[in-house]
Amino acid sequence: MRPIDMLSAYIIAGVGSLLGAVMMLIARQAEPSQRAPLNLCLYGFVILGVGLAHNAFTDTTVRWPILFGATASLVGTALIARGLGWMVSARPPRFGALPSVAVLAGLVIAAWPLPPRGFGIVFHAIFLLFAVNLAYATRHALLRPRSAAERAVGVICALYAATWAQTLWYAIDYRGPELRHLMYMPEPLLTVFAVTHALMPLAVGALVLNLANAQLGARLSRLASTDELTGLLTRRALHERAPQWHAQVRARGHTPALLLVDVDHFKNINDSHGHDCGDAVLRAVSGRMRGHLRSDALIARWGGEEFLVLLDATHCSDAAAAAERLRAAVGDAPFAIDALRVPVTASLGLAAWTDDAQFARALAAADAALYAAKRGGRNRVVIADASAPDEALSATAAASPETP
Ligand SMILES: Nc1nc2c(ncn2[C@@H]2O[C@H](COP(=O)(O)OP(=O)(O)OP(=O)(O)O)[C@@H](O)[C@H]2O)c(=O)[nH]1
Repeated sequence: MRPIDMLSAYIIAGVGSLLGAVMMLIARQAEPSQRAPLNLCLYGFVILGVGLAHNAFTDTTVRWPILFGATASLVGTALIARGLGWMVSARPPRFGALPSVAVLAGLVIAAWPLPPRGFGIVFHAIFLLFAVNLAYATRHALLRPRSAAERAVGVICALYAATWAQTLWYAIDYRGPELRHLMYMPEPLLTVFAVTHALMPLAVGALVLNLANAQLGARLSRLASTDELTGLLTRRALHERAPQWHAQVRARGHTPALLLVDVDHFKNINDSHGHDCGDAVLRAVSGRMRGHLRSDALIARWGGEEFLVLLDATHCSDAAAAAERLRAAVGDAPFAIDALRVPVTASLGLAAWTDDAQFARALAAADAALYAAKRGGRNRVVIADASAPDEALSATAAASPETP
């Protein structure tokens, strides 16, 4: 097999970098909310690619082309490391890219008049610094990978840093007069250098795509499971979580209960004060209910002004007490909406959900109980009779006069 030369190494790495830039464009389309960090990576890959291509086709016996190529590669790597770190930590970097570029420029100017060895040491030390920075930004891929592919990315980024440690070592060891000999290294190290530098942009690109994909998935699932107006679970999310929640409550030996809460005469609030006020009331009712429920309760917006609560009760009477607390929380004090004080009450239907498979049956029982609460005068809790959930409903808990 023919050994790889420095020119090929730079060409391979340059092409890899430009492919990395293309991957950033794809990721930007897939997850527009990550535009800012992806842009940093994109500019980084383009600048790195330009630096590497320049290195491939330039005369490396004079200082300024080396300086240009190396500086471009450094700035590129710095931007990629920052963009990647931003995506991994979901926080913008503490300092913008500008201070890094300023520090780099200062170091480059300081290195300019040095003899080849000193010049090489400064440059390769800076490269090593940024390569370690990049490896640090991808450390989770190496230390806590979620897949073999992610581990491969971590290994490649660690190898990338190792190759700069290697070239720094060459620079420290170098005694000759020519700059271009600084990067000379024997086979097979040169092949490892070339392949690692070609793979780094692709590996980082794949990792960023993966991160963008995971963040998009998490955002979609948050959107699908959260009601936009109240921030409570959606009906669909509650359906999905209910079986596991039920199994956990049963495993604790407790009684799972279903509570339907419906705001009374909500149409009147909309008609009297406007739809925006109605929305504000729904938000405030949700907030009050959330504040009066234990954290292990699940609460969803079930319909327009209807909510479903899943209660973990040690006993049926606990569920009834919790339901009464909720009724009082909503109905005992009017809601302050802008300059208005809006009195609100709610009717509640409670049913035990004992049988593992019978969510629909328990829901029907709670619904029937809620209907009875409405019929009975509203602002009250009605408990479905466990012995005959479809028909008979037991006595109600506290009731106060119906709101007008
Ligand atoms: N502001 C606002 N109103 C909503 C929303 N969703 C549903 N509604 C309104 O809620 C009202 C529900 O009215 P009804 O079903 O007649 O119930 P109600 O007036 O509460 O009467 P009872 O339930 O019998 O006490 C309708 O006017 C809907 O337009 C919402 O997201 N925001």
